[in-house]
Amino acid sequence: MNISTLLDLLQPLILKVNCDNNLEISHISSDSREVREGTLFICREGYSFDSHAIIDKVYQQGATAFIVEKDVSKEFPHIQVVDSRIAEAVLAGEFYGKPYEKLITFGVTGTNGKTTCVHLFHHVMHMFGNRGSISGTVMNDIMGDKFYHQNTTPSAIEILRNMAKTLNDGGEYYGMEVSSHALDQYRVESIRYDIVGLTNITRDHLDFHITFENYKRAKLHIIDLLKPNGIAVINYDYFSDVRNGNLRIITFGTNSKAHYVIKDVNTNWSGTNFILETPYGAKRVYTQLIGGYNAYNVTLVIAGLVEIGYDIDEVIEAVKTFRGVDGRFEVIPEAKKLGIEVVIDFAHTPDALEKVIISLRKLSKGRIIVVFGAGGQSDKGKRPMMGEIVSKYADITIVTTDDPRGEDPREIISDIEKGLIPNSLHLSIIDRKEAIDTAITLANKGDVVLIAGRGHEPYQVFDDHRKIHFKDRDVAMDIILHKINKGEKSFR
Ligand SMILES: CC(=O)N[C@H]1[C@@H](OP(=O)(O)OP(=O)(O)OC[C@H]2O[C@@H](n3ccc(=O)[nH]c3=O)[C@H](O)[C@@H]2O)O[C@H](CO)[C@@H](O)[C@@H]1O[C@H](C)C(=O)N[C@@H](C)C(=O)N[C@H](CCC(=O)O)C(=O)O
Ligand SMILES: Nc1ncnc2c1ncn2[C@@H]1O[C@H](COP(=O)(O)OP(=O)(O)OP(=O)(O)O)[C@@H](O)[C@H]1O
Repeated sequence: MNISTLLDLLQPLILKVNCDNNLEISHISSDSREVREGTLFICREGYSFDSHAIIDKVYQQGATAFIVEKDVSKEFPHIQVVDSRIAEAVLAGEFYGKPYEKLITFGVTGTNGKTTCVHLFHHVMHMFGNRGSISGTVMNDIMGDKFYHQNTTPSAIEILRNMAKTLNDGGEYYGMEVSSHALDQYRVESIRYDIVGLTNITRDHLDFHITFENYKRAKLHIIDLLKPNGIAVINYDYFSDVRNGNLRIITFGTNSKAHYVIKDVNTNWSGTNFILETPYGAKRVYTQLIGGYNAYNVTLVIAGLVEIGYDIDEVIEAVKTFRGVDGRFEVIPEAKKLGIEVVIDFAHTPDALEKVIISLRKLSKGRIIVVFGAGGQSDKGKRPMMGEIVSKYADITIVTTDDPRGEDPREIISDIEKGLIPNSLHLSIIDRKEAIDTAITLANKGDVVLIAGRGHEPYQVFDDHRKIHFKDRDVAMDIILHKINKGEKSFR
C-alpha cells in the first residue's frame, strides 16, 4: 500500500510530514518485536514504555517509516501526529480493508459477564452452521486457531488483523470482549459493530479510570461504534437512561419497562431456567449455566441475535447446549464423594462475589465457605468492599493470595481485612493452596466451598518475572482426591 493513501486518512491528526509520499508499506505495527522490512511503525509513549526511544533500532530492523507523537530526527522518515493511538486505529482499519464491514460483529462490554456472552454467541453461531472467531480473556479462537492473549481486548492492529484473517478464511462473524481500557485507548475506535452489548456496570478498574463516571463513560462509548443499522443491547437494570439519537437500543432486565423482561428465575445444580417476555411473546429459557445472574448474559445474546434477524425459538434451542466457560461456576463433581460441593468461579469484583454467593445460598442449605483474594496492581479501593461482601454473605471467609503482581500479599490481605464485618467467622491464610485445603477440610456434609477470583487462570503472578503454575481447579481436585483416597468423608 502506498503511504499517500494512509496520509490522506490521517490528515486531521497530522502535525508534520517528513517522508516521501511514494513509500510503499507492506506491514503496520506498534510492537518492535514484530517489525520487518516495509513496516510502518507506530511509536507511542505508553504507560510502561516509550517506543520513540527505540526508533533507531526499529529502523535497522527494516521499518520504512514511523508515525510519531514527539519530535524525532529527520534521518527517520516520519509523520508526526497529535495522537498515535487514534492513528493506529485509523491505519489498522484501512490497512486491513475494514473487514468488520463484511462480518457480523458483536462487541460486549460491562464489568461482569463479557466472556460468558461472547462464548455463548460463538456457540449459538456454530450451532447455526456459521464459522467465525472470538477474542477475550479466556482465549482467542481465530478460525480454529486458539491462543491466549494477555489482554482482554488486544491492540487495534491485532484485532483488525484477526478480523481480516477471519474474513479471508471464510468466516462470517467476529465476537469480542471490549474492555473499558480498550474503549478508552481507542483500541476499537475504527471498528463498527452489528451488535454491541452492555452487561452491567459496578465497581472495578478505578485505579485506571479514577472515577466511576469516567468508567461508565468509557463503557457507554461502545454505543458510538455501531454500524448504521446496528443494535445496542443494554441491561436496563443498570442503564435505564441511555438514549442515542436514532440508534436502535434494545433493553433487557428484570424491570418491566425493558424490551426483554426476565422473570421467575430458578437456578439449580444442573442449570438455570426463566421466563423471558419478549416482543415476540413469552418464552421459557433453559441454560446449563448455573447462577441466576446468567439469565442476564443469556438474554443479552438472545436479544442481540433475534434483533438482527435470527429466529427466537431456534436461538433459545441453541442456548440449551452451551456448557459454559472454563472457571465460571465450575462445579468439581469429585467433591460430592466427600459429601460437599466445591465451586470454582472467576468472581473478582464486589458485585460478582455477591451474585455468586447469593446464587449458592439458593442452591444449598449447608454453610458457604469462601476462599478469595484480590489482584495486585489494580483497583485497591475494591478490596475492603470485597471483604465486606464475602463476610456478609458467607458463613466462613478465608482471605488468601490472588495474583500479587509485585505487591506484598500481606498488604493486599490486610486491605481486604479492613472491610470484614466484625465478629464474622474469618481466617487469613497467605498460601492459596493451604487456604483451599483448609476450606475443604472445614466443610461439613452439605456445605459448599467457593474458590473465587481466578477462574480459568493457570498461573499465579508474583511479580513481572515470577509466575507459578496454579490452577484453582487442579489444586482443589488434588486435595479432594487425596482426601477421598485417605477415606475421609465430611460427616462432621
Ligand atoms: C495500562 C494499559 O492498558 N496498557 C496496555 C496498553 O499499553 P501501552 O499503550 O501503554 O503500551 P506500553 O506497554 O507502555 O508500550 C508502549 C508501546 O511500545 C511498544 N513496545 C513495548 C516494548 C517493546 O519492547 N517494544 C515495543 O515496541 C508497545 O507495543 C506499545 O506500542 O496497550 C497495550 C496494547 O494494546 C496493552 O498490551 C497494554 O496492556 C497491559 C499489558 C495491561 O496490563 N493492560 C491492562 C491494564 C488492560 O488493558 N486490561 C484490559 C482488561 C481489564 C479487565 O477487564 O480485567 C484489557 O483489555 O486487557
Ligand atoms: N451478568 C453478571 N452479573 C454479575 N456477575 C456476573 C455476571 N456474569 C458473570 N458474573 C460473574 O463474573 C465472573 C466473570 O464472568 P465473565 O468472565 O463472563 O465476565 P468478564 O466480564 O469477562 O470478566 P473479566 O473482564 O474480568 O474477564 C463470573 O465468574 C461470575 O462470578
